[in-house]
Amino acid sequence: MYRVGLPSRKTLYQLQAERIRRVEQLAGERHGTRCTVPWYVMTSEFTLGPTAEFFREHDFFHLDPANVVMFEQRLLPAVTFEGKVILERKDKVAMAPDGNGGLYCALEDHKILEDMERRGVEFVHVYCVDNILVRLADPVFIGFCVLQGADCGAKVVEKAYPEEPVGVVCQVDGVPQVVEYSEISPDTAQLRASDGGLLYNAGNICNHFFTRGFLKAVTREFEPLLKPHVAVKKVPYVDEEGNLVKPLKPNGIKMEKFVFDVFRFAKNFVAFEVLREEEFSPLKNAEPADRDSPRTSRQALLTQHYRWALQAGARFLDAHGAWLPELPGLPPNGDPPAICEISPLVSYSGEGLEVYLQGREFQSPFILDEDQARELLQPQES
Ligand SMILES: CC(=O)N[C@H]1[C@@H](OP(=O)(O)O)O[C@H](CO)[C@@H](O)[C@@H]1O
Repeated sequence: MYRVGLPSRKTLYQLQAERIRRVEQLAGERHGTRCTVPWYVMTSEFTLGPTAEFFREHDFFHLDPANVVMFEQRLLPAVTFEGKVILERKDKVAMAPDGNGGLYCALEDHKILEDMERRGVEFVHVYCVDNILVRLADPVFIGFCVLQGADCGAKVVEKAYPEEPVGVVCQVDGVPQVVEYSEISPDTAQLRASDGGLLYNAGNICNHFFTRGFLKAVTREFEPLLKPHVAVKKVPYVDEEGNLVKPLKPNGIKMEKFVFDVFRFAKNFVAFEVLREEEFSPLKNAEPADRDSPRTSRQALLTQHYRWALQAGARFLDAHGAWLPELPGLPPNGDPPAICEISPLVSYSGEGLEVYLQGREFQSPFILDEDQARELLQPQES
């Protein structure tokens, strides 16, 4: 629901909804038939109401509401270091969502796999909502996993630096796993391979592939084997006089299951490496953080779109009519030389832009939405 300050003022959910619409359209064109990608949104008790309201207010971003299914994950009690429950009010135990691995109980609780079966869904793409560049239902990733006969897969990017807060996809005693950033020792995270790169460099971007059959086996058989991870947190509580206390230091433990802890049950697990600048820029911190903030995610998206536009043959002019830098001159971080935002309804991953942009000059800021795209297809006045 968050806006990162794009010229179009789109939220992360809107970008995601539009990517689904575009991928449905591309699939429809390819197969000559109407294609639907149902969207399942897992929320917690705290976020279900506001999320559903937000989608309704925005008319489900023109998706068919019947194809957007929201369901709630469970909560677990927060406990003190001694394992006692914490009271959030005199009459209420403090509870917290059960982590993204709560997915599997929630699938069972809300009969989501049965819903998928009814719709004929065989393959599932699971992702974290915070990544502005996420390619929902990415045909390349899904196609790769299907062709490999995988039951479970993960997209990875090369880890940027040893302390980066991403899990690493690896094998532990020959079994595929993710070792989370909160659980890897600093020494292990620093280890180098013979080529000088990080030994554990496959960064998890929380983009997973599962077959419905695998998810069924997980919900039936493996879920009870998932062990909760503990996170030490500040949990507000009522003291003996009944006053609400907001602790300054961590005073309790929240228990969370991790979505990737099912990888070890896969019969055929695959990892798929992608380019960070094309697919990963998570929003985790408020301004003015240096990393993973609204600013850095906005810059990642706009730099990507600037790159796509140049690759499609566009050129950009500054306010004085001078040409702005081309691809090799692009800085890796920071603002792109010109603002160019391309609607996901026009292009999902950079495809099909030449018809609009080839050999043309644009002034910043430039927004290529569906209206602008139609206009660019009109015959030019000479
Ligand atoms: C339990 C879980 O899925 N953790 C993921 C998830 O971390 P969070 O800090 O929970 O957002 O997203 C990261 C990528 O943004 C990924 O590297 C990490 O492994």
